[in-house]
Amino acid sequence: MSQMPDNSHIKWQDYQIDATKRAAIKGHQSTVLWFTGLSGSGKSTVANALEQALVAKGIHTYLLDGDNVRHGLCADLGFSEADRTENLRRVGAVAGLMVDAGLLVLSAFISPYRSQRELVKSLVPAGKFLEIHIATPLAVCEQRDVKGLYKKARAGEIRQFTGISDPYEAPLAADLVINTAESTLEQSVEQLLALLTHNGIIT
Ligand SMILES: Nc1ncnc2c1ncn2[C@@H]1O[C@H](COP(=O)(O)OS(=O)(=O)O)[C@@H](OP(=O)(O)O)[C@H]1O
Ligand SMILES: Nc1ncnc2c1ncn2[C@@H]1O[C@H](COP(=O)(O)OP(=O)(O)O)[C@@H](O)[C@H]1O
Repeated sequence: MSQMPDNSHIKWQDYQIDATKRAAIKGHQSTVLWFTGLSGSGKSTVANALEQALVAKGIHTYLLDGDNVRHGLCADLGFSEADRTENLRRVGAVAGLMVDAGLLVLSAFISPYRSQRELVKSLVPAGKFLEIHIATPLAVCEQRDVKGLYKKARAGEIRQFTGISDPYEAPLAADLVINTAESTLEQSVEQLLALLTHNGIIT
């Protein structure tokens, strides 16, 4: 990415309608639920099931997904550490806007480095970030090999593949840890709904 320009002369513009007023209309709080974990760990499957449960309760949601974002907003980025950081910086900025808009945002990105997840957290309004570690073991993810990518990574056809030839730094203090080799999808959704209720996001 080219160097950031000096935008220090640009000021923030204040508006009368804020996140609190939008939350009052919607009847629920906004937040980011940040799913992190290896490819095939179950981020998309769990987020998809949770979103359906939330929408059935009348919650306004949006699901940001790594594969999908990389077709548009981040189509110019690959999987080097710098490109992954830029991918997540853009997603973090978008998620922050969506939280301000009053949405309950579900985000499914590998986000392999702790520093990258800290960056995302810093881009979201304070207190509006819950980290969910989908901690399914690598051996299970590789056995599933949903997209055939692990086979390609082992064969050296995909470079810098997370868990095989690139690092994954597990969260040290996630708000919730789910191992989809041990929890059913229904149990995972129940745990997540309980977390959201406990944090006063939904009732
Ligand atoms: N080298 C390499 N490493 C990891 N993953 C790879 C790679 N190349 C392609 N893919 C596919 O891209 C999806 C991960 O994209 P993300 O945007 O979530 O990655 S990151 O957060 O920027 O690290 C990931 O999707 P999920 O399987 O849903 O996690 C893969 O399908
Ligand atoms: N208990 C479970 N919870 C979630 N996914 C599961 C579970 N058991 C098996 N799976 C399967 O694991 C795979 C996870 O893939 P996916 O959700 O695409 O992972 P990711 O988004 O992390 O790459 C899916 O094929 C899903 O059907």
